[in-house]
Amino acid sequence: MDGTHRKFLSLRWKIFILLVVVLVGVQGMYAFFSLSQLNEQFRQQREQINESEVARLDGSVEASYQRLLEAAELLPLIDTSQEDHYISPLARLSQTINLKFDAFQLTGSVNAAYLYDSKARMVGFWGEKVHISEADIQRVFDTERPLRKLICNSICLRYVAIPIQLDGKKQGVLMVGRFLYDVIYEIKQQTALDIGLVLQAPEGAGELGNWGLLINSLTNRSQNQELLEEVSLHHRFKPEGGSYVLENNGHYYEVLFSPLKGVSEGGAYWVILDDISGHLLSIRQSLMNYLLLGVGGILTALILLSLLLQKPISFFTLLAEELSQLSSGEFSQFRHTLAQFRNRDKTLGEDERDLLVKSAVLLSEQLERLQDEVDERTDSLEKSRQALTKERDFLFGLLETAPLVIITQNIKGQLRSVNHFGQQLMDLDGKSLRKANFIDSLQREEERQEFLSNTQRLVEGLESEVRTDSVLLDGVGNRHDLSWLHVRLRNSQGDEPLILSIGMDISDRKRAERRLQWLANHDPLTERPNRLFFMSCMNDAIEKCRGQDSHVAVLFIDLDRFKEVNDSLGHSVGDKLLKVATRRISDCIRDSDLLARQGGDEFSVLLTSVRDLEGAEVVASKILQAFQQPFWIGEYEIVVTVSIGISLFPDHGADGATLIKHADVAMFQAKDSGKNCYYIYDVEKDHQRFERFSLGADLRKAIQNDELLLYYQPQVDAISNRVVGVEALVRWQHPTAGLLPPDRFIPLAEELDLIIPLGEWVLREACQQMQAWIRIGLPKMTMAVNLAGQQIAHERLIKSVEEALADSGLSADCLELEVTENFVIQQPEVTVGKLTYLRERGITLAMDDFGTGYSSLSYLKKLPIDRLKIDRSFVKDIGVDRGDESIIKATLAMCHSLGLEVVAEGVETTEQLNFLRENGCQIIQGYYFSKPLPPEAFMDYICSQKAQA
Ligand SMILES: Nc1nc2c(ncn2[C@@H]2O[C@H](COP(=O)(O)O[C@H]3[C@@H](O)[C@H](n4cnc5c(=O)[nH]c(N)nc54)O[C@@H]3COP(=O)(O)O)[C@@H](O)[C@H]2O)c(=O)[nH]1
Repeated sequence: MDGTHRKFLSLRWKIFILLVVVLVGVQGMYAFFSLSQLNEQFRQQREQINESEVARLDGSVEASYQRLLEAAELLPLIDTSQEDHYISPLARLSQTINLKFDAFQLTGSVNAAYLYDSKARMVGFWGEKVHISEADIQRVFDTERPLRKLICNSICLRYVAIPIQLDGKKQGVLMVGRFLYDVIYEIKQQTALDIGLVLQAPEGAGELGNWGLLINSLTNRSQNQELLEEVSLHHRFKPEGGSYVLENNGHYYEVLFSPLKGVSEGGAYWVILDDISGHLLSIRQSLMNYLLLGVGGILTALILLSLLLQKPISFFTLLAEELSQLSSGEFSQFRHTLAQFRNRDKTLGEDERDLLVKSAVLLSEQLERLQDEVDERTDSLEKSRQALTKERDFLFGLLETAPLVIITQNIKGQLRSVNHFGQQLMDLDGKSLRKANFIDSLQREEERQEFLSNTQRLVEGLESEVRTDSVLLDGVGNRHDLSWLHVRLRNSQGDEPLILSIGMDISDRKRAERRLQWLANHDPLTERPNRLFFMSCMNDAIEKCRGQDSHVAVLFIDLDRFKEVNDSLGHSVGDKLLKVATRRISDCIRDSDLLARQGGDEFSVLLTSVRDLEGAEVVASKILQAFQQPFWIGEYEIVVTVSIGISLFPDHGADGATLIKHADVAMFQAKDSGKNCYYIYDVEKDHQRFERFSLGADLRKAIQNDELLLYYQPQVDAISNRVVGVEALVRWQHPTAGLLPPDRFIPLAEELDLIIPLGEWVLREACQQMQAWIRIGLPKMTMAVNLAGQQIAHERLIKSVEEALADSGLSADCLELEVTENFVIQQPEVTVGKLTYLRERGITLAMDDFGTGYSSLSYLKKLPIDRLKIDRSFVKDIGVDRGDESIIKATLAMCHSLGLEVVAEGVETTEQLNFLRENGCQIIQGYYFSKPLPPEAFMDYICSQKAQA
């Protein structure tokens, strides 16, 4: 629909109008042709009539010549003066003509007569005088052949000239002439037509002014002259003659002008006037009849057609209305409606309407199928569109939000598009984007050349993708490391080849890489070079002075008691201490020297500019001195000294690794020598150290290899001598060194952080052994297990004790835990809570090595302990050192007052035993009763004791 309102004109009316037009047209044409035919017939008829009339006139003229000839021949014969022989024959003839001419004229047979002699001289003339050529007369005389002529000058005269023979002799020529009136009257009488003769008049003399004609004669002149004048007024003169029709007083006349034939001089026309009104009326009447018949026919045809088309048109109208249902998709309704058309009467058989109904039904079914398909496809298209929209939005969102620079550019680097992230990074806006060139963002000329060569290769298809890295400075000058992927964009032939470049900002990664690279060579805490870097620098320095008389010294520095600081004050304090310590060391060396952190609390210094060992010693002394001052880390005042090992190239090693190893060994030697000092590498001590190191390595495997053993030393009641307890003491059955006592490996285990697994093994083993003994009937006693300081501090203490009891099934009151005096008193905040819990759990707690540390008797009452073990060093002096005896006595007295049991360890002699018994010591442990025994031996011991009892 074009939206313009169109006037509706029903098919019925269209057919009606068409039929009317066609029928009227046909009828009109028929009438036109009929009229034309009638006119033509009339014209032909008129032509025939006119021709016959003119022919009749011409025939009459021709016939009149014969009569003139007869008259001319007759005249000489009528000689009325034959007796007068004195006058010439011609004169006699002339007299005769004189006498008779009037009679001739009256009869109308001659209107003029001329007589000529032999010389063509006119002898006499009668009637109208017209000019006759002398030559013609002479020729008639000479040739003796008659001459006839028609001349129309001021009047039309036909004449005949004949030679005359008088008295037997050729005497002259006689001419007789006559006007044409007789012809006109003769024909008029025959035909009842009005006839006239008009002459070509001299210039300006015509009656028919416009035509220059003069009416010579005309029948019914009073009426007809007017007609001729009207013709000459309204029509053009045709010299060849013609007919004209004019209307006068309700009558139609045809006026024919036909040239008079045979005129020798001048010109004349026949005029024939005929009233043709009747003929024309008849033609009109015929035409009217045609038209009336036609109109009647048309009306009849229209009525019949209307009746005939009534039903089909109603059918089409209805069908047309119903077809609109198709457009609104009411296909079923449409078919239902069409069913009524099918059911109409078909006595006359089916016709086009049935075909139309069938076609419409088929069409509706096809349309319905098409509609269904269209709906289906529309649905699917809508889904596809939505999916595409989603995908497009996703891609667009991705392009715009992804932290990627996504640009398109031509092979010269001229940018065609840049996503939002890229615009921000490259500091571009809509304006500058059009002028921007990717190449300008590249920092180095080589990068630019490489880019151009790469794009060329991409365009030529030599590469499918190219990856490059570049550095980009953004609008504020920040550096961005970008990793680019360049691919060629597929485009239509003839389009400008474009490159899609996707740049990922890998600044963070690059930073991380740089950081990692830095970290590979540096210690992040102190920001000093690490072991690796140190080693590399050291090797370089060694290479430099190799073969020359110069030295390179290495100082290996370890903070003394740093571990304690770390464990007691926490790692954050430890870290700060390391930083400050780094600065202190750094202040003691030159810029040309190198300070590195080896790890933990170990540092190394490379001295490249020392002349000899003394130079290195000077630096070491300075460092030692620097650490004499306490450190203030927050609120803590910490005293940390250092132990320094020194090695010298080439004296103590030919390469960096050896030098550092030997400096490390020397540092341990310094530690072993009491710390807070430096030590120059000593081969001898190194060997001892190596052994120790080797033992440490073996100890790591000892627990897994089941090389540890427990020996058991009885604890005996001082009064009853009954075994009331047993202490588990660990031994190591070393594969090559034999059975090693704990003093050989417990400190090493503490140092190598192996004391936790070792202590847990002892705890488990002791509990299981005790439970086993109880099961086989040994008397109930406590199993004492030593806890190292690190074990007490360790978070797993409670759990491991609970597990040992649970796994073994040992009752808590059969377990005694010995804790060292020093550790408990130094770190009460770490120990007291745990110990209180264990004690409340029913476990006996004993304080070991009492008297060796900073024992504060007053402090004892605050600690959750049940027993106190007097150290062997006091016991051994009983009977030797009164002082120690006093201490033992005081300790016993105090323990009694605090309700603590006292165990004296290391009792070897009777004197010692008695002293202790006398002073109230409840439990005795020592070689006096038994050395620590393997489990079987201990059982034997118990059994033998039982037997004795
Ligand atoms: N953390 C742990 N420490 C343990 C463990 N096992 C032992 N130790 C500690 O090792 C130190 C040495 O022990 P050891 O060589 O076993 O010596 C013990 C006894 O053999 C010894 N002793 C006992 N009576 C006498 C004696 O009359 N004379 C003499 N010369 N020595 C004697 O004393 C040690 C027991 O001391 P104590 O533990 O203080 O009761 C030692 O300090 C053990 O603590 C372990 O498993 N874990």
